[in-house]
Amino acid sequence: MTQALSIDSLRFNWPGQQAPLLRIEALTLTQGDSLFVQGASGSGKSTLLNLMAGVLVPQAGEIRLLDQPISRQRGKARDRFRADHIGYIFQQFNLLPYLSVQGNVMLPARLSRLRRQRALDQHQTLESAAAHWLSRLNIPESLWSRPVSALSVGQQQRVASARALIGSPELVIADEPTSALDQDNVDNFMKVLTEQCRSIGSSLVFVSHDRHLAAWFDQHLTLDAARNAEVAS
Ligand SMILES: Nc1ncnc2c1ncn2[C@@H]1O[C@H](COP(=O)(O)OP(=O)(O)OP(=O)(O)O)[C@@H](O)[C@H]1O
Repeated sequence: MTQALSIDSLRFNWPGQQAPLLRIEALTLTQGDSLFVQGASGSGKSTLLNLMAGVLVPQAGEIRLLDQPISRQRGKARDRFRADHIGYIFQQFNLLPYLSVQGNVMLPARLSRLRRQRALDQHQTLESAAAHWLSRLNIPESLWSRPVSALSVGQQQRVASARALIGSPELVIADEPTSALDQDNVDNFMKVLTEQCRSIGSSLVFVSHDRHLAAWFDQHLTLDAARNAEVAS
């Protein structure tokens, strides 16, 4: 069976750090399963996501996505692989203010030929693919042509999720996406995001310092800067 993600003997430190910030001996995530990464501020959660996405390169060890060694790919090949296979939900959403809600959601399908083709195979046009995901994420149609700045924080978070899901990437990575939401919105958001990832067979890697969210996930990884990383379960 394809592994969405595997990590082997990973070591990473930022310049000037004596001991590795991250030390992960072994971790595998089967395609379709979900992983919750928790840890205190400064424990290396965002650093680990950047390693998984191939934005950072480890000093030692290997990270494989879909059985490809992203940690050893270089330049354009790595950028293309990331655009094709990873949907990323940023903590601050990173929506483009000069694009409409629908324009933001279509963006990954404009940047990746593979995701464009998958979206077109399923929905005929990119507009209807974006409409599909916006409906699934409970964004009313009256908002689809509005600028993203006209939306509430919770709505923007769901637009960012629709953008991550368009073109059905194999891996969705979410960096503290609930930190700006109140408790009711957190529960709704977790339900919708995990259901939608499951509906397209995507693996979800989700970072949060809120350990109450762990119950939504198949696997858990706890980062502890003092003792490096540990697989909790
Ligand atoms: N660009 C950088 N250059 C040098 N050191 C960095 C850099 N980014 C992060 N670090 C170091 O790595 C440590 C881990 O940072 P990281 O952002 O990965 O933690 P985090 O667990 O995501 O924290 P938070 O929950 O506060 O977002 C930080 O304490 C910092 O010292």
